[in-house]
Amino acid sequence: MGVEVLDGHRVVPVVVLDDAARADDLGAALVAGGLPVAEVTFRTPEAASVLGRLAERGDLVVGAGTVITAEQVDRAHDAGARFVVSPGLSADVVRRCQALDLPVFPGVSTATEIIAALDLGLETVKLFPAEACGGLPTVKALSAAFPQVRFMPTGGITAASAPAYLAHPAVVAVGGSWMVAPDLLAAGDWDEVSRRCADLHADLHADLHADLQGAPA
Ligand SMILES: O=C[C@H](O)COP(=O)(O)O
Ligand SMILES: CC(=O)C(=O)O
Repeated sequence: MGVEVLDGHRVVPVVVLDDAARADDLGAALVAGGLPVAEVTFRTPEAASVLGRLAERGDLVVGAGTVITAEQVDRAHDAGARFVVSPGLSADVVRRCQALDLPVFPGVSTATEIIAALDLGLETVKLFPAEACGGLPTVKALSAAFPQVRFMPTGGITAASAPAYLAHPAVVAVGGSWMVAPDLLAAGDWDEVSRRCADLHADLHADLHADLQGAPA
């Protein structure tokens, strides 16, 4: 299984949370906002516990982010991760995920890294850090050379820029933290988390509607 693990959701909230006691509130807010997906980054000591608490709810697709070692893959898998994301491409990480049948989306930002990902049997990669490495023009240039590759751009994407990325046929999803911004999590502003998730649906719907209106009959 690859990107289908996301259950059709095209925006992946990238979560940095250092308090597992808040995981349940966060999960409820994402579900209430209609975006029941979370990439829990392994950037805090509590990451595996946060992931486990979200996964055990059973109403979200939960994966692990910032996974840079095979040992972290094992911890993520044990905690219930259904996918793994990494800021870069580590053959060790990819192979451990493949051994566990865990979809893995490693970060790439160059053609050389895409070739390495293809060599490992992957066809969906993250583009990271998306905005800093050129944004949508970089997606267009890389996908022209690699039409078989699908991208999940992450890094610097906002509610305003997400729809343009998602309109590109090579983009299967985008990742971002704007709806789970650290200040919202620190303040426990779960209503605002839900509102940003729900707004995103409205924006994408409006964008699609505008495309359809403009499309030739
Ligand atoms: O490292 C950051 C994550 O990839 C999410 O990026 P972002 O905070 O720019 O949305
Ligand atoms: C940047 C990101 O998504 C990661 O650290 O895996």
